Amino acid sequence: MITGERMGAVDENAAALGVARKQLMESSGNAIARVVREVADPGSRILIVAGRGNNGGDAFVAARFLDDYDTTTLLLGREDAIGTGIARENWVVLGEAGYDRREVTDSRALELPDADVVVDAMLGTGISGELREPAATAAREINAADATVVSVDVPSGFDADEGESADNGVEADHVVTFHDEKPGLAELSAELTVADIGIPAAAERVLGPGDLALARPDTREGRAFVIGGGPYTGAPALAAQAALRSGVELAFVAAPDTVAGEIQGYAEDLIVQPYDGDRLTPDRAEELVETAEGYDDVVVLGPGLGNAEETLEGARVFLESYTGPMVVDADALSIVPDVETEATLLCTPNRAELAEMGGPEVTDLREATDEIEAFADDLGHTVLAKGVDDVVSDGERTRVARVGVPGMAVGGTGDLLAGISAALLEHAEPFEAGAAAAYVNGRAGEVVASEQGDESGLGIYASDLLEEIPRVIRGEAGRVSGDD
Ligand SMILES: NC(=O)C1=CN([C@@H]2O[C@H](COP(=O)(O)OP(=O)(O)OC[C@H]3O[C@@H](n4cnc5c(N)ncnc54)[C@H](O)[C@@H]3O)[C@@H](O)[C@H]2O)[C@@H](O)CC1
Ligand SMILES: [K+]
Repeated sequence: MITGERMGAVDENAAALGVARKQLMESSGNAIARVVREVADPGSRILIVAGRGNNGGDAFVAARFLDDYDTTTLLLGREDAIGTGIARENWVVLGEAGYDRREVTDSRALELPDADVVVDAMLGTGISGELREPAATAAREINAADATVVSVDVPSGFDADEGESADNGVEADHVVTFHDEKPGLAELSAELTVADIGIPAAAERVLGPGDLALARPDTREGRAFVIGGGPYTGAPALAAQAALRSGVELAFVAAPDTVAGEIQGYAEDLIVQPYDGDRLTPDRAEELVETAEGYDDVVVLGPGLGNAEETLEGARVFLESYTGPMVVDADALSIVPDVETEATLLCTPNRAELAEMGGPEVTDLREATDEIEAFADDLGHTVLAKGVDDVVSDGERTRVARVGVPGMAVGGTGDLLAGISAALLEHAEPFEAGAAAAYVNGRAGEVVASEQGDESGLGIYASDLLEEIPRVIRGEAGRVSGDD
């Protein structure tokens, strides 16, 4: 089962892996033609009614696979109104190669030629609202015609995510959908074919630019609240700066007053909020919950906190009473398995922390994806396990990041990941945010390594990555992971 939004992401990942959208369109058109052959007697009349998007483009391809029938292709609109380059190219081919193709430019004059089979390719997943003209008139005529109706991807007017049809939508006898079943299609009485169009499994499983698109911030928004520092000072500073570079408006660091000045000294862009003492304690944690809840912050709990008993007790107090979204990292992770929390957690353990939490003990996370999925399921929270290859799972879905360079084993890259994750949690659920953050962090490492002239990145600093994060998030440094 796949939603329209996720389908777009998988499609983008496939393109980054080298399977261009036009190739997928060719497979889709082929699949449509196969179903038409199943329902059409030899020599029968086939009418393709196409819209101006890629749904129509799929059907232009189908026309080429149906030359042995009496096939006519109608475009609802003019050639120059076709919305995408690949659909237009496939329309132009039909003209160049002498197929029977016609533009319908006046819906009042729309009269469908008689046909035995109608291919409904007016609207696919790009639909919004009731059908507008000329599609509305065409749908009425298709529904009134005495022909078998084969719909491309979805019946035109049908919202396959919600399972709802526009009042004036097409009534299909057959639906040929692509790659995977869509949530709403089961509601229909039409016969359903799910066609494999050659999207590589890695486009679903391995993180790519499509996964980033599902969590990409479109506005600068939100506040990150990093609770960290005490024995260490660099970690909270890196996490908070990474959150700022990933789109939050403000990044706060709540830290013991013994180290607050030092943390502020690293970066004037951070708002450091000192509290009394030299480490986090349960009393302080209670106050911090109030602050975080009051401002709807996304919290990062853990960077540089250390593992003093009092501090871990403070982390427990925080987790027990905070109810918002948060990233849990570093020493605070050890508390998560035995705490009841209403907070929405994204846990970011390294391999050692994962094992300590009760997860699998492995050197190669990629070989433990099933165990990590089962562990996330038991834990009841999303887990982003970081290693050479990162693995993210919410207990039902699991993806692998194959971006990054060996030099990212340097200290601090995990703190960046926590900060990026926090910023993306402003825009997406933990699974999508964690997946996108792993991709962004790895890509930033690749870009820095390449700029420094050493592809393995053996001399990079975690802080070198900060400046690259915005460009990676915007997608200007896009490259799918796993294409090597
Ligand atoms: N991975 C993918 O996403 C793939 C998608 N493919 C095809 O691409 C389709 C989606 O293509 P597009 O995004 O171009 O969108 P569509 O082809 O579904 O429709 C877009 C067009 O419909 C118009 N429109 C929107 N709402 C309307 C309404 N209520 N009344 C009348 N016109 C309306 C828009 O202005 C636009 O011109 C899929 O359904 C599928 O058939 C395939 O080529 C295979 C791969
Ligand atoms: K359709």
